[in-house]
Amino acid sequence: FEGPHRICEDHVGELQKHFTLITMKQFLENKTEFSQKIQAIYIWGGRPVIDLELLGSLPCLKVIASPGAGLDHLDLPLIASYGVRVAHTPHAVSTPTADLGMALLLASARRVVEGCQLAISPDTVHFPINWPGQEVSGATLGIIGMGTIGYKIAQRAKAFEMKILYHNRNRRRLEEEAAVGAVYCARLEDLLQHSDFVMLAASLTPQTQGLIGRRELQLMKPSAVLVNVGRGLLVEQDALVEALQTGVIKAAALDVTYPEPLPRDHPLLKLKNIIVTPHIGGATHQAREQIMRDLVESILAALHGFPVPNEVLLK
Ligand SMILES: O=C(O)C(=O)CO
Repeated sequence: FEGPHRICEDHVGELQKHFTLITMKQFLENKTEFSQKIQAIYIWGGRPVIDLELLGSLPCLKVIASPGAGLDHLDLPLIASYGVRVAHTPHAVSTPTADLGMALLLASARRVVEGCQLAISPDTVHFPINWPGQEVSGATLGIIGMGTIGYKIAQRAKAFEMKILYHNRNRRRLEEEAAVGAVYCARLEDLLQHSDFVMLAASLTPQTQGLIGRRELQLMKPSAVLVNVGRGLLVEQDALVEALQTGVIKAAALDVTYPEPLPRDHPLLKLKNIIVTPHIGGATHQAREQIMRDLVESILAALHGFPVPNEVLLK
């Protein structure tokens, strides 16, 4: 793995119970010795980059363990061509990511971050009499990407009495739709035009990259809020900046951007109608522990030639 500076202490501890750990730095310093020994790679934050050179130098490599759900940092066909398996942990992060999606939605609707800044500012003398927040009950939430995370967001939104539309590659079963009161929009345009909140919970693929661009933003209501807990590249960021600056949409709340973090002088960070969090969708103690349990299980299974739990299979 990339090295202790990039990895939580508890991850190292849990991994050390089962495996001998070699950091990327140690590997690079002594390639000849370690290249014959490494059987698994643990990725954190997209590092180390798994490329031809690395794969070619590790003849004993059996599995790549990637915490979280997203796989956009991996060249899956390349990895498969080396006979190496990939395991991730989509279940461990789905609940906290759905929670964060709702947290961002509510924070944006009630302008929590702006309110907090005002409440703690040394310049504040009086609290505002009118604080123009928005209630989410009765509002329409459009969820783009109705996988496990999207569906959990729908369950939460139902509890907040929101109306739910969704757009997804595949339609969910009728019972699943009925359980959360979700209405399928085959056309993304329909969802965008009718939603008060648009939630991006899709994975990043060549098909979804830039899914929300200038045209899509213009289809949204001027009062609408865009929330993104998927990947930054789902949105054309320059178009989003322009839409937020010119009132094409009301606000955005983003857990993901590109790059991460944004350069400190990025125009998105200068806007008032934005909330940005540091990619913390899966960042809870519970998820961290579950991720490690899942990955240790997957790595051990791969090393012993057993079926690998949460294995990523090429479609
Ligand atoms: O699981 C993932 O891929 C995440 O990015 C969680 O935020």
